[in-house]
Amino acid sequence: MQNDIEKILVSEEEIQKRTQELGAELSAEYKDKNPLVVGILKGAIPFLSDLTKAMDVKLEMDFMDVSSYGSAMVSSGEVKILKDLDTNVEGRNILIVEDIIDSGRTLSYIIDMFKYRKAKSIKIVTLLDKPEGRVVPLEADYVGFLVPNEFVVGYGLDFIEHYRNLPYIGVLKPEIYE
Ligand SMILES: O=P(O)(O)OC[C@H]1O[C@H](OP(=O)(O)OP(=O)(O)O)[C@H](O)[C@@H]1O
Ligand code: HPA
Repeated sequence: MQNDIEKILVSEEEIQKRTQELGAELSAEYKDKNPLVVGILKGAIPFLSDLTKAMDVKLEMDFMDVSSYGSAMVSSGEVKILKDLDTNVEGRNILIVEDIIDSGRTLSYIIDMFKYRKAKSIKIVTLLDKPEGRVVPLEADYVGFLVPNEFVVGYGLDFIEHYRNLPYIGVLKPEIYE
């Protein structure tokens, strides 16, 4: 699998260090607020796992699965809920955890839904932000790393369901797409 990687954009060490920093910031922000940490399946799983272990606060976790990517690399523009939360978000402090914000469509849809459901506060933490990919305006409250306008894999991010288990963020060799 590692043979398929052309270059590493964010190393395992960099991810781990930044995750500890974000965890400390979020611990201060959410002290005594009993946040509902919402992971967006499947990509957010590795980041959510490490990030919440770096947060020294009482919190709850729940997960949503939405799909917006019609083919492997092109956003379809349409967001569908595949699995909804089990938790009522009304009056809750919500922290959404994402692996990447690209077009912004996925989170924009989810945020509108949480506002409609009367969440008390909604914040976003994303491991990666790809600002050049934006189609709808959206900013995260906490960002791990900015990435260029390239398709990236690893640490949750997939290409046709593979490479999520890489411990770093990388770019695939061109022949993998052939
Ligand atoms: O800002 P956007 O252009 O909406 O892209 C970001 C979303 O796309 C990916 O999810 P995907 O739908 O591929 O599901 P996955 O996490 O299961 O791979 C990623 O995990 C984000 O949720
Ligand atoms: O660059 C990406 N890689 C993997 N999945 C994604 N979903 C949105 N952008 C990306």
